[in-house]
Amino acid sequence: MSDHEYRTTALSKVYGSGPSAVHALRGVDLTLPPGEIVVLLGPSGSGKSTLLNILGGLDSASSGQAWFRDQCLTDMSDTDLTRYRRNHIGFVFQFYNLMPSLSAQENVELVTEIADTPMDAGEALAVVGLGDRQDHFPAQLSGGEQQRVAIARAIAKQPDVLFCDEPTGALDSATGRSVLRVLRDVNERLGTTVLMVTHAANTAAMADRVIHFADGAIRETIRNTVKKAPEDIEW
Ligand SMILES: Nc1ncnc2c1ncn2[C@@H]1O[C@H](COP(=O)(O)OP(=O)(O)OP(=O)(O)O)[C@@H](O)[C@H]1O
Repeated sequence: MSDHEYRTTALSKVYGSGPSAVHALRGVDLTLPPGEIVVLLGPSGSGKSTLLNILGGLDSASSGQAWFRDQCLTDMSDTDLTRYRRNHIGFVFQFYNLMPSLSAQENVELVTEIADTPMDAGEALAVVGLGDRQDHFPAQLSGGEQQRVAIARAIAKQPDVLFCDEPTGALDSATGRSVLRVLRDVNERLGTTVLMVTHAANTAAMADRVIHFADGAIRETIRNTVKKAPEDIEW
């Protein structure tokens, strides 16, 4: 049994080739223990989403290695990566990608119907504070509520890791805070590791670990000894 959730060595990603090649990741070495909230910060284009996509099994590396526990992601076939995503990973994106013609409960059930050990859809909605809104359609919910349905959908299959790419990017600060509170609750109540890319730098205050990216590399990693409650975060 490995003691890390993720480990990378000299992880690199180059898009394209020749003079137009883009070096999105330039040799990233990283070790992340399980159960943490990790926030990735850095300028636009610094490689945060690329790292998230490789660790989440959505993209491949050009060189170097990445492991999830004792499984080497960079050696996996597409079929194994699909299985890895299905069994271990939940995704939350900036735009909620809910089906407009389905209720909140039915949107969550899209996932619970194909997962191996799912939570009940109503229970997942209760975790995000929407237990009483399960029959509402996306158009009847605020942006923050829709994002919480998306989080319920992501956690309903009981993933080990929740990947969040700009989860509050489309939300005002009060609504954004309510979404961050839900992510903190998921981490604390279910033990889910949360990896979050954000431009909202103040979000770093609620993280166990903050990774600063610049130009495809980790510039600095900070471990917070004291974490702020999401409701106390200013932005
Ligand atoms: N599919 C792709 N094809 C070509 N270049 C890409 C592709 N995806 C990303 N890139 C480039 O790789 C670099 C890193 O992009 P990435 O999306 O990882 O940065 P980021 O830090 O997440 O940026 P942002 O904060 O704007 O989302 C950028 O220069 C980007 O243009």
